[in-house]
Amino acid sequence: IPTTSPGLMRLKGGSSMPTWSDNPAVIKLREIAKNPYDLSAKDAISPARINMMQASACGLKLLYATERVDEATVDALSNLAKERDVFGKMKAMMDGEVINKIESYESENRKVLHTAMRDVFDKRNEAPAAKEASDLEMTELSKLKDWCNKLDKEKTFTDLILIGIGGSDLGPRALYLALQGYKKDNRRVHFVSNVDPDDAAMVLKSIPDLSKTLVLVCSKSGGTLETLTNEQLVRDYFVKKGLDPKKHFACVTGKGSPMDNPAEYLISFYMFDYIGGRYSATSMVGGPMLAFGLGYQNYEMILKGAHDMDRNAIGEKDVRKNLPLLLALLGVWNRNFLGHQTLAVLPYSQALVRFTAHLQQLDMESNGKHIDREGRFVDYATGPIIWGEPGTNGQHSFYQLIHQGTDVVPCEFVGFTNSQFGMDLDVKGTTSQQKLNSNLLAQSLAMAQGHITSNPNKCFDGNRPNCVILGKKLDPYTLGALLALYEHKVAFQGFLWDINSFDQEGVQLGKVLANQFLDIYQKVNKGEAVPATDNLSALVQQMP
Ligand SMILES: O=P(O)(O)OC[C@H]1O[C@](O)(CO)[C@@H](O)[C@@H]1O
Repeated sequence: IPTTSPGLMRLKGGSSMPTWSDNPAVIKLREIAKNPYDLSAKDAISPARINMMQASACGLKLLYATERVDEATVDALSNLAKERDVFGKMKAMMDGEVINKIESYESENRKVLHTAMRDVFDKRNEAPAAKEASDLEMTELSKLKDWCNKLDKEKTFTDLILIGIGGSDLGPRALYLALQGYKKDNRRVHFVSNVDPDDAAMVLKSIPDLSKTLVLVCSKSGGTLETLTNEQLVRDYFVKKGLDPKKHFACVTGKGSPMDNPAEYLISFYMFDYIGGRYSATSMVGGPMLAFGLGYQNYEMILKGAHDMDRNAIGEKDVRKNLPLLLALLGVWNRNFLGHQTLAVLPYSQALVRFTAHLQQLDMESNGKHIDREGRFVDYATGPIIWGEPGTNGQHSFYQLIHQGTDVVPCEFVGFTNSQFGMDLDVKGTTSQQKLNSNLLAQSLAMAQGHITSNPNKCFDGNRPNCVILGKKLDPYTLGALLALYEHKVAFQGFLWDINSFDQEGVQLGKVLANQFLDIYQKVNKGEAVPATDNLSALVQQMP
């Protein structure tokens, strides 16, 4: 990682944060990391340890006896959280201070208020942390509720196509797929995100009755190439089928964006500049689609679960009881002190099939950063590579490497006592759900304790850190809590690393170059000559 760059001049001296290496807790943790807790030692994982190393909030339990930590490690991590002022920074975020910025450099300069989108439950005994933002969201929520009532009464629409990409697709799609057990009868939601024309084509071909189909175009900026292109493609398809897009198209966008043109849409919902795309699932980006497919009450329960987890994140100062902070600190321990580069998130729930994909954006777009909040290149590791697939399918695919590969992959397992549909059968004395959960627990323990034999081919070193997140059932409330757990884990890690987790400059260069390639394609389409001497034209000409 570069620590200096000619392109990066510090304009302002003096940092409010000690450098990472000067933090007493970092020094202490480096010392502990020379000889970390050995999970593979005899009796290293005991019932007492399992009972002690766990925390619960909002119906979720975090078991971390299988992480390479002892109480002294957790104490040192707790000190790190204090020294890096994570609660001060979380409060600043929830109160609506401008924290999405890089000091003295051009940056987004915005508040970060996704928590205000669900701070709508307390009957105003306790004022919401950012009242203005919560009040604006209340207006959108009541508009949404009225719209849902109207749709329920009129029964005109059975299908909805959501067009969006990145945060305007991944989070909402992951939540919708996660709650299929709560879907409204005779309602279906479809998703078009990729600018690959086959994505839209396949969805359009699968729609049973286009005349009963809503299209919800979702873009905060109202200017994303993929979304605008797909909107046009789908509009064109409606027209070709003799349908008036104005009677079918609705939108979610930022106030004042190029898409904020109510005359073009049946209805327009709004999100705000202080809602980052990857944090927007509980704003109107998720709202209309989820309320259409699952019902407004279920959408409200998602918000409630997320809000309760927000309370745990800001209100619980004991790290051993604060789920997001504990998960964040365990991640930092694995990343910065044990040196692990990736993190696998492995849900033992088919419903969470796209949840890890959402977490990839949430975590990697937030914390894949190489400068701190004052513009200095960091000399410590930041966000890990996130990946994963649901178990047990993953077990029959990549778990070989997780158990015996030369890289250690910390894992976070997620599982539930009960299935969503309850359609289960006792085969050979156990249900399928119990078989699923036996596998989850077995993988966690196998990774941690390993198994040594005289045959090296059958040896498991163990000592592979992991933790387990458990809930009773994946219902709307629990899913909201799980979503917010990860949102705050990512934010806390950003606060610990003192980076800005809320911008995404790293995606810009590719977009600029893609537009330059499009100019070349335009010339080719018009039959104009393209220069043979530049890299871009040379690459375009490589397309078979
Ligand atoms: O909602 P929009 O403005 O279309 O943006 C979509 C996505 O594009 C990104 O800016 C990244 O390219 C994401 O952060 C965002 O979620």
